[in-house]
Amino acid sequence: MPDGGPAVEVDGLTKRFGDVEAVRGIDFAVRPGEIFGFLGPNGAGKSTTINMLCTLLRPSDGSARVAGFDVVRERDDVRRNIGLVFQDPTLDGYLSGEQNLRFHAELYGVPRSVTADRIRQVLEMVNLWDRRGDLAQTYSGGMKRRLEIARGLLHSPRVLFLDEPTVGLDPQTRASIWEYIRHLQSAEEITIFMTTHYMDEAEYCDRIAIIDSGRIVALDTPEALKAGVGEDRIRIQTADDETVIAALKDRFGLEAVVSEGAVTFSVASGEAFVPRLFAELSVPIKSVNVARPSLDDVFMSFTGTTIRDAEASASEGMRMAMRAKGR
Ligand SMILES: Nc1ncnc2c1ncn2[C@@H]1O[C@H](COP(=O)(O)OP(=O)(O)OP(=O)(O)O)[C@@H](O)[C@H]1O
Repeated sequence: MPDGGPAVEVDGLTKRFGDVEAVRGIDFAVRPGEIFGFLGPNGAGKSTTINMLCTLLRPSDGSARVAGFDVVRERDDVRRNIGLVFQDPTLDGYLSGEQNLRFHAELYGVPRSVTADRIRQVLEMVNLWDRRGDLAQTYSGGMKRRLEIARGLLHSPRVLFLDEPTVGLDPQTRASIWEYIRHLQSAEEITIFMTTHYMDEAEYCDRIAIIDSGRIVALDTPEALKAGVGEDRIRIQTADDETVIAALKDRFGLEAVVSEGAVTFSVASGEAFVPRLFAELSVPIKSVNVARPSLDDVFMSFTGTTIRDAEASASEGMRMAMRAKGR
């Protein structure tokens, strides 16, 4: 990677699968040493982007450089300089943790003279040194993911790609995986490019790009994105959502939607607004919640939906397509 150059540089990157334009001309650059997150609902184009950056998929258009190398013209150089941890585990269950790493070291041409030390180093980093002799199939879900992270680091990559590194893990294990990721950033001077659809995880990233339907709709630090929303979010559960939405529009000029079972809208100062609203409404209120902007609100302000609603409608669409196919 040229000194001071970006760790990942993407320019007009596009991927089409037949009629589906999964990634629609995206641009961004990741600085060396950054934890950069790609946040978006299922189907937004996150995996397709990561697969192009890792040279597993050829872009339809545009270009990308990883660790200074072009993902199409310099594939082998890119591959030597990246580590991968994907959603689906690819460990060999019949090998021990240590054997899995040894196998990978050979595959990546890690010099024999340093292999043993390096294996010890990465296994200690993810707290698996004591369990190195056990078969990988006897590891818990969190241990397997930690072993995969260790494996992804073995050949000292410049950029580590993590595709949904904590998906399917319990909150405690997710937190501990994150501890390792943050530790890595300082210990290995590595750039981390990760995808997630967990809002709380995106908060750990130095910067995040929000991707929706193949386009980057926002890119900044989590703090700056939240500050950009500015307004508080109010959620009200009522006996008659339609009347409340109409009242908000007529009397206060506010646009509200029903999201995740509550009438949801944004105002500049929530605490001051709620008493005024209550004085005006004749509809019974079951609950009210006022919250400072979160990444959820950022997502909503750029896409008009919450990430969970977007995923629910994506899976509903898929169910309908499956049903139609089955007919
Ligand atoms: N090999 C393929 N052939 C056809 N369409 C594809 C292919 N891979 C992905 N797509 C489509 O491209 C779009 C983006 O998919 P992608 O997997 O990149 O999304 P994602 O954001 O990573 O979601 P997830 O978190 O569910 O993996 C989707 O509409 C998907 O159906």
